[in-house]
Amino acid sequence: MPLNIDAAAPPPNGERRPEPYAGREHKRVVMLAIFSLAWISTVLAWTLMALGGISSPALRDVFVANLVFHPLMFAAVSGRMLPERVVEMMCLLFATGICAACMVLRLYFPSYGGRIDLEPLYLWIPVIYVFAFIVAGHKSSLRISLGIMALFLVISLPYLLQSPSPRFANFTIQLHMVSAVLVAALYFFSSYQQRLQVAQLTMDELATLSHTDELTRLPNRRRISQVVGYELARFERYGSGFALIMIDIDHFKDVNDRFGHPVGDRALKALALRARQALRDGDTLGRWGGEEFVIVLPEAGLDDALRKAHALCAHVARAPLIDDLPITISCGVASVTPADTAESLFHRADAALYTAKQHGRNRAESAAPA
Ligand SMILES: Nc1nc2c(ncn2[C@@H]2O[C@H](COP(=O)(O)OP(=O)(O)OP(=O)(O)O)[C@@H](O)[C@H]2O)c(=O)[nH]1
Repeated sequence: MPLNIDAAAPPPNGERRPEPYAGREHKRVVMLAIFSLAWISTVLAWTLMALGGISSPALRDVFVANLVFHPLMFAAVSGRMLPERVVEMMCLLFATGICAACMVLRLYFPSYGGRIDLEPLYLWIPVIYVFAFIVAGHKSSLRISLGIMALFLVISLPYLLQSPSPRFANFTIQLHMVSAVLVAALYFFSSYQQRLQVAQLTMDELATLSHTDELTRLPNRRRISQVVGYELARFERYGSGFALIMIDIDHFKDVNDRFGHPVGDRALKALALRARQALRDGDTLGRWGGEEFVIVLPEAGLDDALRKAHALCAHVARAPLIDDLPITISCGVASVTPADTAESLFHRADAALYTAKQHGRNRAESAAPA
């Protein structure tokens, strides 16, 4: 079978996996920075207003609420007292509460604003919807946003029904309309993004499936071919050699004939596990097809690989793979030379495997370099 060689594909064992908690730690740091900044800007704003001799009971209440809330959240995040999700929801609730309170004060108790008009605080309302879509899931964020919109509508409705100032009534109505359009836009954007994520996941799954052997979950023939292509490219460029071990289970037909295919399948899975245990992290073990396996050993010479193959034969033969079934393997070893293509390398490993079978099985043989 022609080899599917993709020299650009990195070997599965050489990939750097992302640190599982790195993203969460980064998020925590960002949250702590935001709470600190929010607290500092509140103190600054209050100081500037005090220096300017501006007093507003409503703003003072907002400042006090901010001065208490942000350190509390800072402590909760830094001490890991609450899950981040709960903290995010509390922030959303807090922002909504502040905006709702300002709306009530502006509409029904305008004098409480003092010399400050609370109207600009309305500008924070769209931010709440954006925040809801950032912190909540696609569907819940729509429900939360609709709930917040309904709350603001209920607050402003009595005001709009009493013949209010036309300018401010117009402003309030426009605000609700902009909110509705913003929520719709955010919803469509997040559903589009979600569809993209699902498509990406499906593509990732398909890529994994196309490189994985269904029975043993090992890299399949296609993946092994890619890895060998990658190692050949490395050998050509940097001169870093590698070796192959081809493995074949001895008399596997007898196992199937005597105990049935399901037992044969279990033996294949057990062999995959046992062989994997005997390898280094950088080595790639894959199923080449049927009862044949291949190991790619980066940076290994012929002698190293042959030693490894002998050890592997002994490791498999030491104890039954499944039940009381004694199973042995034979190995053929070849290491890369400058004259090699993937085909010639596999061919030599296969020839060495044939020799091992000829010499009585449960053994390893190496092929002379090309
Ligand atoms: N259970 C099971 N058997 C498989 C699978 N793939 C291949 N086989 C069997 O593996 C056996 C291979 O037999 P042969 O090629 O004759 O070799 P062997 O009996 O192992 O003999 P030697 O290789 O000469 O030691 C056949 O019986 C195949 O049916 C599989 O996925 N599951």
